[in-house]
Amino acid sequence: MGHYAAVWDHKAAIKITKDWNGIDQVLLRNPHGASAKISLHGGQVVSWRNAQGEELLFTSNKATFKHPKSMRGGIQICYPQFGDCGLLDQHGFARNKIWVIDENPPPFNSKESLGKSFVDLLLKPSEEDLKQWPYSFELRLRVSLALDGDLTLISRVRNINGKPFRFLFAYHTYLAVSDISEVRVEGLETLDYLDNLSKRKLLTEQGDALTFESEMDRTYLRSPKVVAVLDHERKRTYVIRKEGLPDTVVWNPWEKKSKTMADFGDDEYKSMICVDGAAIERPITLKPGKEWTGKLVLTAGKSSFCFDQLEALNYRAKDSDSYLF
Ligand SMILES: O=P(O)(O)OC[C@H]1O[C@H](O)[C@H](O)[C@@H](O)[C@@H]1O
Repeated sequence: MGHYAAVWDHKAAIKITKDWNGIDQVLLRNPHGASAKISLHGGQVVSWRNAQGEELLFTSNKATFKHPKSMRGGIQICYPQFGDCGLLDQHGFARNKIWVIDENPPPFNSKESLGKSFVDLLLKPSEEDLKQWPYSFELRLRVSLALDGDLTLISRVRNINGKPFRFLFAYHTYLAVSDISEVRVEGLETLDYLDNLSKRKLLTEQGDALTFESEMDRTYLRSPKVVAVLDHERKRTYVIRKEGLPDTVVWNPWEKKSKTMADFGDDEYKSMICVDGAAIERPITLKPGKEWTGKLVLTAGKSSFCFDQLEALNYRAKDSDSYLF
């Protein structure tokens, strides 16, 4: 425990292990027993546990851990495309690539790493990738675990290309829940959304919190910085905070679609919900030499959370770019 004391030595709090394919994965720990595991395959967070050792992210029992296919669950990085709106494979190539660890990460803003164990992963296009998507970039993902167990993901995309390029981005986040019928998502009331089940038709959410009784696949537009997922049965609330990511995708495949997915159990739709901080409706345009940042902070706590608290968090986050991080 000594190395957690006065000055946080982030290198001492991380450990590199291998997955089934011999690909490195990084284990982050905090002194209270919380942990997170990030795979170099896809830069995917494959596990996030609280101090009690409970897994907070969903992973399918039928997930395949076979490179280059991404694993069903955790937090996937969707870049530079989301879904099938583009010429690339579904959700872009970042989730299928092998990333590398940056052994000497830049300091950035001290709030990002102070008191946290963190790792920086990098993705740069290979010659082969450039044939598919001819824009040179560097994608840096910093994943950090705070003393209170919060998990933060910060992605920076830098244009090292001679001309501007456009991209979409999402943190495709599979949260573990006890029973989807007992889950409520708060913060998306009255927003416009694209219904991905009806050719991205533009619709408007009603006044009530979101509940689930059938397949859902929606992109909520210009959503607030803070959204909450309440799991009544487990008495747990996830708070999702985001910056630089205007949209929120909510997905549950429900029964019929689950049966069509080879790497997903028939009943597993009951124990997951995807709520993704994303930039989808308006592609990000990045000029040469410029950098874009998209941040996500996940908190998992006891269900004492109420709508007024969410309102207050959003009110405070509204005019401040640095409030959340
Ligand atoms: O099966 P995948 O390619 O991982 O995609 C899983 C899901 O991701 C997102 O939630 C999309 O909105 C859905 O349309 C898609 O079905």
